[in-house]
Amino acid sequence: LAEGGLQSPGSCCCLPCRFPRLQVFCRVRPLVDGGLSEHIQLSTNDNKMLALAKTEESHVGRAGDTQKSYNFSFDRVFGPKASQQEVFDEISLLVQSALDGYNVCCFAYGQTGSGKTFTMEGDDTEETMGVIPRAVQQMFKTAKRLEEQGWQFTFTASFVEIYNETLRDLLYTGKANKRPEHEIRKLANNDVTVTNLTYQKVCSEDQVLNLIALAKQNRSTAQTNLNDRSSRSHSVFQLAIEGGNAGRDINCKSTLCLVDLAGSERMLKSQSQGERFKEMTAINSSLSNLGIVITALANKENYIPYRNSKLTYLLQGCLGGNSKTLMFVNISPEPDSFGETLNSLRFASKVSGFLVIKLFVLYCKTGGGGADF
Ligand SMILES: Nc1ncnc2c1ncn2[C@@H]1O[C@H](COP(=O)(O)OP(=O)(O)OP(=O)(O)O)[C@@H](O)[C@H]1O
Repeated sequence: LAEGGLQSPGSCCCLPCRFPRLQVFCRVRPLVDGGLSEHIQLSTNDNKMLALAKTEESHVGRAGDTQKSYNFSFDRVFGPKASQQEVFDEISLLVQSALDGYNVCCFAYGQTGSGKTFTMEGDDTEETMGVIPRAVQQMFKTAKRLEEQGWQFTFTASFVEIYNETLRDLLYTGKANKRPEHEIRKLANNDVTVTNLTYQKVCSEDQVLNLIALAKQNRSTAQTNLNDRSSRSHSVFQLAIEGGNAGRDINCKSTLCLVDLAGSERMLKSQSQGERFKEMTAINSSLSNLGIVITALANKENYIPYRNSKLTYLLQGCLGGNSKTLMFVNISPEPDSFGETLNSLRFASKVSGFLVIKLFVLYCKTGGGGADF
């Protein structure tokens, strides 16, 4: 599209080589006073590198202290000063490829309070709005432009929360005591659908912004002082796109999927007990299954365990086959988050590492050129 022409699904000549199937971006949240802790070191001339440094105390006095540094490399690293616009600029072409018929999935992964919701939803102003409203804005703008070339698009939005492996419709407007239950179903044509879920046809940016506000409200009513539920649930916004160009006899169908994952902190730190233990078990299991699914897809394994968690089952259509995936790993800069930050960066590197290995194998197989992932 950037080159000015829409292609039928999968036939675009420029996008597949420009975007690998999986990209990982790291975003560092600013400290409350706006700065950055010393233990997170960003390179001034390489926006793909980040190091986490720690001084390990010596048992024989301060003179023997050692600096331990953990180096990471991602497709892009955003420092604490990166604006919402700068972040979106880096993913806008990927988002746009959903109009080309590619399924696109974008996750925010990280510990509670690391900036996942800020990245995905953001705040209400033009400057602070996040990936979801910006993506939708771009979709409608581009679809409008393409109307001049004979394209007609329909958009259908849904917004679902997964809490303790149970689905909840975030666009529900009925009585609280009449909330229906939901099941994920795979249809004969391989589409994944959710029973009793609100699928809302949308044709303007404002309509979607209203749905996002409704989802926020639905989420906060389920939350009590004792239960900061949004941190412990995944929220999945999906925009199903159907496009057609009667003059050229082309149709395409795809889904843009934007996911704010539950906080990734480990079980030990939160000293979980009772309900909290159940929540943490569900989160850890679905996040690790997400890693397993992404890895299995990158390795082109025959069996992909989508059904091991509600999250991957729901996202099945957006993760496999003709799809492009981007993961944000959001990290907190506070020194006491060091352990969780290291953990998040290791998870993200592991996920992206398989891509690097695969690219290297392809590179070797093709004699060092022409590998198109
Ligand atoms: N890049 C940023 N610039 C300015 N403020 C930010 C940024 N990232 C996050 N914040 C602020 O930090 C706080 C925590 O961020 P946020 O709620 O997005 O975290 P989270 O990872 O979604 O947490 P949870 O898992 O609880 O949902 C919020 O007040 C948010 O506005």
